[in-house]
Amino acid sequence: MSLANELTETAPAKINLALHVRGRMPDAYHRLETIFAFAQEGDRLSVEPDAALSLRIEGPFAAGLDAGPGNLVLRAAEALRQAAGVSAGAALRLAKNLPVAAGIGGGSADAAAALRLLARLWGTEVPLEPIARSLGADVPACLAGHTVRGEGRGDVLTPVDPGRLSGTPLLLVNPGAAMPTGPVFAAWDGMDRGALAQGEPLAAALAGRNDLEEPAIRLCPAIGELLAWLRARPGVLLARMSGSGATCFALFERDEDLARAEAAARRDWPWCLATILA
Ligand SMILES: C[C@@](CO)(OP(=O)(O)O)[C@H](O)COP(=O)(O)OP(=O)(O)OC[C@H]1O[C@@H](n2ccc(N)nc2=O)[C@H](O)[C@@H]1O
Ligand SMILES: Nc1ncnc2c1ncn2[C@@H]1O[C@H](COP(=O)(O)OP(=O)(O)O)[C@@H](O)[C@H]1O
Repeated sequence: MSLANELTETAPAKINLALHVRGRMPDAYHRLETIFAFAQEGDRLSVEPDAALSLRIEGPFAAGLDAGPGNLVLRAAEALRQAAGVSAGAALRLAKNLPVAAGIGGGSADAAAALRLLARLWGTEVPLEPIARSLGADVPACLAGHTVRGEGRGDVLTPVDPGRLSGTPLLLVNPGAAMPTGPVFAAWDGMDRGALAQGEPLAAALAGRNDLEEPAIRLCPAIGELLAWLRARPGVLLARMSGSGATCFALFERDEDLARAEAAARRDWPWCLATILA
């Protein structure tokens, strides 16, 4: 139910159409070349004015996700409050529809949605991008929210024209394993397999790869089985792991192909979402 004073935003699932790991940084991070794209659906974040800052989490993946100060929604809220010198609070409500630690940026998308929503609620025009950067490598891309190329830690962004990608039927499937990002990067073999092509994003993605697939499959063999399953679906244009996994995505030529793959995924895998690319 939507309340009179409530503001709401979707925190769309992020996918990495391709993810090239080019090397290690001097710190704990890796140098990336990636194309971020966004689904039309994701988590939903709502906010109402309140004196105190609070977060309530509901929805299919609420269980096990801490609503305390470590939650990215509250970290984003605190960071914005400090940057903007705001003393007001906010009552935040998160519908957690996306699996957690899944490579589809749920936490990053939630943080970006919190920044956008609270900037509206508190009427501040403080720049959000530096705050996003301080919250995680993926948060600036989620704040942009449209197809964008990422370099550096994934936070040096260049907008790209989505071209024929917008509206493409998209299936997300998770094999039921949580994959923390750090250990997957740590399992990367250190081999630079070359640059991600420039230009039209679907063509660049098709010619590219996800360099984290191999280490993620070593840590979680079910991802390899899921990729083989997705690649065998009729009408599939591209099937790949997103981010550090374990969620994999498939792009389809036609709505009918997506509908058939979704029906099969509901039978064979713990979680899936059929949607389109934004
Ligand atoms: C792999 C990607 C691809 O989009 O997505 P996810 O799988 O997390 O969705 C991202 O690079 C994740 O971004 P994000 O999840 O925001 O990462 P952070 O919280 O900043 O970092 C978590 C950990 O991931 C590793 N990390 C992250 C980014 C990067 N360029 N190099 C890294 O090595 C580091 O070990 C870091 O401590
Ligand atoms: N609102 C949130 N939603 C999801 N995860 C969150 C949130 N706040 C903090 N986290 C933590 O962030 C980590 C990364 O989660 P998430 O963004 O879902 O995955 P990924 O980085 O693989 O895309 C998880 O380990 C989780 O505990």
